[in-house]
Parts: sequence; structure tokens; C-alpha cells
Amino acid sequence: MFKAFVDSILNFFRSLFWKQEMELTLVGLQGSGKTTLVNVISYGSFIEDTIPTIGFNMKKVTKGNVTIKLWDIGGQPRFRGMWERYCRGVNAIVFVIDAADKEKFEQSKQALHDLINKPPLANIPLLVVANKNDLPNAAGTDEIIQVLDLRSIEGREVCCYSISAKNSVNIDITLEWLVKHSSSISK
Ligand SMILES: Nc1nc2c(ncn2[C@@H]2O[C@H](COP(=O)(O)OP(=O)(O)OP(=O)(O)O)[C@@H](O)[C@H]2O)c(=O)[nH]1
Ligand SMILES: [Mg+2]
Repeated sequence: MFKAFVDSILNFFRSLFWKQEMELTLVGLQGSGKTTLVNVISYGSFIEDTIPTIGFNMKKVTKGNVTIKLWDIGGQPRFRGMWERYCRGVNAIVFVIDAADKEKFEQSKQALHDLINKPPLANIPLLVVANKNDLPNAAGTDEIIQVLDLRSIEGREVCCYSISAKNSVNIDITLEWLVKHSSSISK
């Protein structure tokens, strides 16, 4: 009883003084669902008619005491040269893969490893989100970890979640991981 009272007082003061700002960059092949995920995080709802991202978009959202700047970079081949620049100095990289599009797994693996092997991106935490788990043939996390060879990645925090931006599945744990594991590298 007394402990609960003390905890609530502490939480109140924490909420007054504890503020966190972070920047995340979302990358991944075209059509994997980056913009849809950003929309779900920002507005809490699925927006069906996204158009391919040309270049990049930025959205700023506040969740409790955390303000998150989300960089959403186009996944078309002509924009992939921009990925590294927008990943420099961010608190975490979010790599989005369409878990149902198995034909593109190899391409995703290449794109991911090309990116994270760039020296300026060393140590930046990496969250792989296997999106579209609402589709019947979507691969689960074990398969994604294997096809993307995530176990070979060393020297940074790495995690993989199976999500559905469409049905808002596992969006909360995705954000929780990002807030908890984000490095304090500043842009
Ligand atoms: N079934 C299903 N469809 C999804 C999901 N997330 C996104 N989509 C659909 O996938 C398509 C592409 O989504 P976008 O968010 O535009 O993909 P993107 O990664 O931003 O694509 P680029 O901007 O071209 O790189 C759209 O038709 C979305 O409605 C999901 O969780 N489940
Ligand atoms: Mg997009």
C-alpha cells in the first residue's frame, strides 16, 4: 500500500522531469510497409492508400514523455543511396521487410547487410520488423532471422518482431524496444 503510494508520487515527478527525444530511420525495400507503419505509429490507424515514398518523409510524434522523429525513406532502388545518410547518428534503424514476399528475401538481406556494414552506422541498434503478418503465407521471426542472417550481426543490439501495420499487431512492443534500446548517439 505504502509502496504503491511512493511509486505513484515518483512516477508523477518522473513524468514532470523525464523527457526523451529520439530519432529513428525506417528503411527496407519498396512496398514493405514503412509509410504504413509510420502512419500507424502517428495516427493509430491503418491508411490503405499510401503512395510510394519519393525521397523521404519525416514525422514527429509524441508518446507520453518520448518525442520521436521518424525518417521514412523511399525503398525504390533509386533512393537506396540515401539510406546511409539518413541512418547516420539516429538512435535506431528500423528495417522493414514484407514477410509475405518471399521472392524478395534475398534482395532484402543484401540491402540490409550493405547498409549496416557502413562504418558510420556501426553500433546503431537495429530492429527488423517482419511486416504483414496478417497475410497467410507470412514468414515468422525464426525464418526471417535465418533468411536475413541476423545472427551474424555483431557489435550492436539486434531484434526482430513479427508485426502487422494493417492490424496494429505488436506495434507497442516495437516502440517499447526502440525506446529501451536506442543508443544515445546524437545526430
Ligand atoms: N496486408 C498488409 N498490407 C500492408 C501492411 N502494411 C502495409 N501494407 C500495404 O503494403 C503496401 C505498401 O505499403 P507502403 O507503406 O506504402 O510501403 P513503403 O515501404 O512505404 O513503400 P515505399 O515508399 O515505396 O518504399 C500498401 O498497399 C499497404 O496498404 C500490413 O501490415 N498488412
Ligand atoms: Mg513509403
